Amino acid sequence: MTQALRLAINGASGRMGRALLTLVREDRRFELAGALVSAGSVHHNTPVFPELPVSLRYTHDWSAMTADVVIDFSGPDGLVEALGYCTAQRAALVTGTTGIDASLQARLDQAAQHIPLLHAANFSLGVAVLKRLLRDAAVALPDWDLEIVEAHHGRKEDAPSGTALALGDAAAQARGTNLEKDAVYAREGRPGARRSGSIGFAVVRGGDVVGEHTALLLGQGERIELGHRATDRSIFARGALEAAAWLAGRTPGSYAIDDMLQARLSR
Ligand SMILES: NC(=O)C1=CN([C@@H]2O[C@H](COP(=O)(O)OP(=O)(O)OC[C@H]3O[C@@H](n4cnc5c(N)ncnc54)[C@H](OP(=O)(O)O)[C@@H]3O)[C@@H](O)[C@H]2O)C=CC1
Ligand SMILES: O=C(O)C1=N[C@H](C(=O)O)C[C@H](O)C1
Repeated sequence: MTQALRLAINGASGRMGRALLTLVREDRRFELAGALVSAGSVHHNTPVFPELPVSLRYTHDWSAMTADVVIDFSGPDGLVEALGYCTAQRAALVTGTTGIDASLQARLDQAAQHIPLLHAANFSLGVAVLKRLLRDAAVALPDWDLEIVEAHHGRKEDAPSGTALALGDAAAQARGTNLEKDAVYAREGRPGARRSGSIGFAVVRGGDVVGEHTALLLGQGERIELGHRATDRSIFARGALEAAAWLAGRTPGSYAIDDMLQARLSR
C-alpha cells in the first residue's frame, strides 16, 4: 500500500474545515498533519477531535508542521499564509477560497510556477457539468440575455459567489468576450434598458442555504434555466479531497478542476 499523504487543512475550524475533518478521519489516503486557524482564533490550541484519543490541536503555527498537500478554505488572508507555507516547503495547494481579487490571483499564478496548485470556486461535480452546459447554451443562443442568480447562507462574506463569477466567465469566454467588460453587478434606481450582451448577477443571502446557482438564458417568448442546488457541504469537501489526492506529487503548475475531471466528464 502507498504511504498516506500528509494533509494540512487551513481554515479548519470553519464550515468547510469541519466538513473536511469529518471526512478525512475515515480516509486512509491521508494522514492529518495539521488543522490551521487564524492567529487570533478562539480555537487555537484546543483539541481537533475532543471525543477521540488523539492529540491533534488547532494551531496557527505553520512552522511545526510537515505536509505534502494543504487544503485551504479560509478566506483571502488565510490563503496568503497557506501560499507562503506551500511555496517554501514545495507542498501542493488545493484552495476553494473565493473572493480573490486581481492581486491575490497574480500571487496564485506566481506560486504555481513553483508548486502544483489547484483553485476551484466550486468542488461539486454537478457545478462542473453545469458550467459545460452553460457554455454550450451561451454559444448556441448568442443573442439571448444571460442573468446569473445565486443564493447562499447569511454568513457568506463575498458576493457574487465565486461560482457565479466562474459561470459568468465561462459563458463570456464561450461567446468570445470577457466578463470584466460585460458584467453588471447592481441595478438600482433607473439603470435604463438592459445593455445587449451584458451578463447580470443577482445575489440572495439568508438562513442556511448551502449554495444555489441558476443561469437564466432569456429569449423572446421562451427561456432556459440551468440550475444547481447544493444541499450538503460535504460534496465540496469530498471534491477537495479528490483534488488533493490527484494533485499531490504533480509537476508545478496551475490546475483547474476540469483537468481532474477530464477523464470522467469526457466519457
Ligand atoms: N470552492 C468551494 O467548493 C467552496 C468554497 N467555499 C469558500 O471557502 C471559504 C470558507 O468558507 P466557509 O468554510 O463557509 O467559511 P467559515 O468562515 O466558516 O470558515 C473559514 C475559517 O477560516 C478561519 N480563518 C480565518 N482567517 C484565517 C487565517 N488567516 N488563517 C487560517 N484560518 C483562518 C476562520 O476560523 P478561525 O477564526 O478559527 O481562525 C474561519 O472559521 C470561503 O471563501 C467560501 O466562499 C465554501 C464552500 C465551498
Ligand atoms: O461560501 C460558500 O458557502 C460557498 N462558496 C462558494 C462560492 O463562492 O461559489 C461555493 C459554494 O457555492 C459555497
